Order: sequence, then C-alpha cells, then structure tokens
Amino acid sequence: MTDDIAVRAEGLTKFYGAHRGIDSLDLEVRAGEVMGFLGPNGAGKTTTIRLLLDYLRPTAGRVRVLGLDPRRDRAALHRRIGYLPGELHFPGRRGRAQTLLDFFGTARGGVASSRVTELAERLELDLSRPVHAMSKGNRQKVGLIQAFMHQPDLLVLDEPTSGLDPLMQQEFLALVREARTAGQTVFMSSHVLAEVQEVADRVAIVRAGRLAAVERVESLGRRAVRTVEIHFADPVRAALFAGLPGISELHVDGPVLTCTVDGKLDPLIKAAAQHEVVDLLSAEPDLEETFLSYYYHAEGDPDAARAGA
Ligand SMILES: Nc1ncnc2c1ncn2[C@@H]1O[C@H](COP(=O)(O)OP(=O)(O)OP(=O)(O)O)[C@@H](O)[C@H]1O
Repeated sequence: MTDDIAVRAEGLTKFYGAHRGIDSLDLEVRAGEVMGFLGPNGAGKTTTIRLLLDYLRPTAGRVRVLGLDPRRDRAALHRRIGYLPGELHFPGRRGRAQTLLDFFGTARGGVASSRVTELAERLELDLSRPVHAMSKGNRQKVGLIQAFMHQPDLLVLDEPTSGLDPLMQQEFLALVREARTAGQTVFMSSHVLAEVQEVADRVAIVRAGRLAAVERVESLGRRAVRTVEIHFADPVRAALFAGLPGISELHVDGPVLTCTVDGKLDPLIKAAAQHEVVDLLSAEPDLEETFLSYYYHAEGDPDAARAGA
C-alpha cells in the first residue's frame, strides 16, 4: 500500500454459506478521488462496503484501507472514516439528533459544534427533534452529518441520497465536491447514475458479485449513444450524413435531421457545418444505457474490468 491508494482490495471474496456476496474483487480507490460504486440490487455493494470496515470478515482475499488492516487496526481506522450505512440503526434513537451527534463526535475525538450546526443548516435539519420521530429522509441527514462532521480522510457512503429530495441531493453532491477539494477520498455506492456522473471521477460497476468494469466517468459519457436533432436553413440530403462513423437511425425530413450518434460527435458536426445550421439539439448521453450494457456485455471479458483502471 502506498499513500496514493486509499482502498486496495485483492481477491476480496465473501460467501454467506453457499451464497455469493462478492467474488474475487480487485479494486483500488485512489487517495483524493471520488469513486462511484454502481450495481443493481444484490450485486454485492453493501457486502463490499461492510468488508472494508470489518463489519464482515472475508471468506478469502485481503483489503487495506488507508494503509491499515481493517481487522487489526479497526478502531484507529474507524476514527479516520466517515461511514454512512445503507440501513441506519442509531443507538438511543429516542434522544434528540443533537445528543446523538454529540455522542458520535466524542467517539471520534471531538468535533466542533459549529461544524455540526453548519451541516444541519445546509441540510435543513432541525437538531432539536428526536431521531425516532424523524422521517426516513431526515434520519438520512443525521447519518450524513455524522459521516461528514469530523472531516475524515475517507468517506464510505452506502446509498447516500436514499430518501433525500432533489434539493437535498444537490446539497449532498456539493458536500462531496467540497470533500474532494479538501483532499478527502469518497467511495459511494449508488443506483442513481446521474448523481454519480455529476461528482465521481471514476465508477466501479459490480454485477452478480463480480466486478464488471472500472471506468472514468468521462469515458462512460463518451461511449454513450446520444440522439441529435439538427435544423438547417434549407433542406439537406440524407446521403451526405449516411456514411458517417457512429451514425444510425438517420432521418431527414426537409431541413430537419435526426439521428443517433455512438461515440464522437465531431464527424456529424463537420458534415453539418457545410450547410447553414439554425439549431442543434443533443440529448444527454444516457449513462443508464451504458451502465446496463455492462450487465449484458461485460461477463467473461476480464479486460473490460480493467479498462480505465
Ligand atoms: N446476511 C446475508 N445472508 C445471506 N446472503 C446475503 C446476506 N447479505 C447479503 N446477502 C446476499 O449477497 C448478495 C449481495 O448483497 P449486497 O447486499 O451486498 O448487495 P447490494 O449490491 O448492496 O444490493 P442493494 O443495492 O440491494 O443494497 C445478494 O445476493 C444478497 O442476497
């Protein structure tokens, strides 16, 4: 382990009896990066996260987190990690959120109360309310505050935006960006591709207990298919565009062209520029489609798992 690797898993495997949780996971999270951990239900995300924290013991393989062995150095490691579990179980749930957060702060060696207040204000959480009376979304905010409040070296977040409304999801993403700016490392699982696309440097995709791919987020976007609609000043001929690389589903109706583009937009733009372009609409690359394509195509392709790593 070197200082520039925050998490290193080698052959990490967990079976629950005969049932596969995660199998032979090789993964590196670099210090200072935001890595999204994506996969469908039951893929093994929570199992992996719990292995990193020594809440589960691996069946095989090894893991180092912040240069430490999670089993041997558990207490020291947990002080340097901000962990948001997928399922929140708070001790003393009958108490006020403030009391609970004070308790967590003390356990982590003391946290400035101004930091807790600032986070609560940003997430619009009333700390005087008892946790047991809170909605799921507000309990999630308590979970986020306790993960972020001590400015840990590593944030490990299991489905962090679950239960948050869109405004609060944006605030959460702002917190993640600030954490990265401050040099913290973030490893977050998610089903929500858009949020991962917004903040992550790289994504790891797991499927049925196996790592399917590790990719830089930009390259996921570049690989995605997008739909393009171009309005010209005058009618154009479809033949001018039909042979361009990556173009399919081409329709030309007088001065309006629609098509899908797989890969680079540049050839289409250059061809279009030979005419007077009035308007151009390009639908966002659909990460969901890219993501799902891994489920169907990555199996049995070990090179895919290393692409972009
Ligand atoms: N305690 C357990 N006993 C038996 N099987 C388990 C246990 N916990 C998890 N599993 C199984 O391990 C596999 C991976 O589960 P895990 O919870 O890690 O997936 P996940 O990717 O986090 O899913 P989700 O997105 O639904 O939270 C699943 O098939 C699950 O049924």
